[in-house]
Amino acid sequence: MTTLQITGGEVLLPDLSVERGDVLVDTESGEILAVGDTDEGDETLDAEGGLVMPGLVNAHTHVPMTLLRGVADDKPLETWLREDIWPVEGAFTADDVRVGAELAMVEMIRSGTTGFADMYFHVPEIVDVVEEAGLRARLGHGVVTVGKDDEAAQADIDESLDVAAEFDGAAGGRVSTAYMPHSLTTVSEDELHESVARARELGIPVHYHGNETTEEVDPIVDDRGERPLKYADDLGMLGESDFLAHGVHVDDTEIELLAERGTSVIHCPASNMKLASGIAPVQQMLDAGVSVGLGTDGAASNNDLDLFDEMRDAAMVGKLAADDASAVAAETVVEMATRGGADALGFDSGRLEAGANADVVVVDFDAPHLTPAHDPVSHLAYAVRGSDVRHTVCDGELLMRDREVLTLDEAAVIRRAAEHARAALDRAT
Ligand SMILES: CSC[C@H]1O[C@@H](n2cnc3c(O)ncnc32)[C@H](O)[C@@H]1O
Ligand SMILES: [Zn+2]
Repeated sequence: MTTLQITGGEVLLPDLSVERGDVLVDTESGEILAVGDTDEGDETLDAEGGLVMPGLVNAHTHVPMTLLRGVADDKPLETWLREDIWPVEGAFTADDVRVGAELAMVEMIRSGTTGFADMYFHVPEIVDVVEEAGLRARLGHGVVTVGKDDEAAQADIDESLDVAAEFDGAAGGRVSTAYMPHSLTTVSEDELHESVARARELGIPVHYHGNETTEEVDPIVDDRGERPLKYADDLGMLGESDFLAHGVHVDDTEIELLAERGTSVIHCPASNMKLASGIAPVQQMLDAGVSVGLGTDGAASNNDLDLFDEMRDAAMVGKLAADDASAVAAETVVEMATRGGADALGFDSGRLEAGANADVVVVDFDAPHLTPAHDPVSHLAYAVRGSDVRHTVCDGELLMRDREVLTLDEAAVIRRAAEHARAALDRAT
């Protein structure tokens, strides 16, 4: 056994209290061995002046969309997808996806994210990059069948299920998978019925965009005479391990259903604000017992992958939604970005505790915008930036030390990403 002792800092404990202490990690098994007063490690990682905390979990994103950052701003979802995003994505090669994923993973490692869920295509390339970057991920191929003939639609569904079966457990167990129909309106009822049953046979979760905009919700209500999540429930898409992104336009009956079924909602506040999709009733969902994680969505609707930003947005907009300054408090968003996301994705991480995965980051508190540090949890929610992260560890492996990314060549990734983004846009226009 080889051990790493993260030493000299303050530690964020699972109850969100903060104590001076160390974290001892088994770098081979990738587990936390002890927290607090630990034995010495074979190696040490300096956390002096910093806060040692669980790595953040970005529970809904589309990593290759980093190549589309800033491509089409200031538009609503439907127009944005149909006029701008889907035409360029149609011109993406497998190599573009790889390069966009590399850029996203560099950005996530540099801003303290150690785990994420991703819906996209060319998933084998994304698996490769996760393997190299050292992150933890639940990955899936996003299925869109609207506008496709039967053969193409079936091929898309088969690819999603095949990819999920093939890569579950890849990268030494850091990769897990899910079946990912894009949404309740971009895949037909018959297709969902048949494919969700196949996902259940494989024993994998289902992840989709749900109740994101009124443009998506209203036609379902008009055509079916029932709420979208009642429809999803009838299709077997509200299992305990399932998680849906957004949940903006959910009514009381749907919130109750989510809580009863144990399905998690991934709140994406920046994307919801930027696309003017609406404001999710996060405090209401939490009060009803719904599990909520946090996601950035893709970099084209955010426009970054910094979960500290997302925590701040979630707290701010959550108060507006509830008309209550005590709603979606600092502790709540820190919980959502760590334990909440990890639980939603089925990761044994999001908390610093012996036996949990050693997904750990050190945040530098020695900075003007973090002084004085009366309340570290307040700072995590409202004042810390991704660029304050000093070290990032995932599965016991050091991915970034003193802001140097060790698993990917940051300069080369940035250069390649700029080239691929330009070429993809040129091909699409
Ligand atoms: C078929 S892979 C996933 C697909 O989702 C698109 N996408 C990105 N952001 C959103 C969003 O907020 N709502 C719905 N769909 C979104 C992405 O461009 C890919 O095509
Ligand atoms: Zn999305």
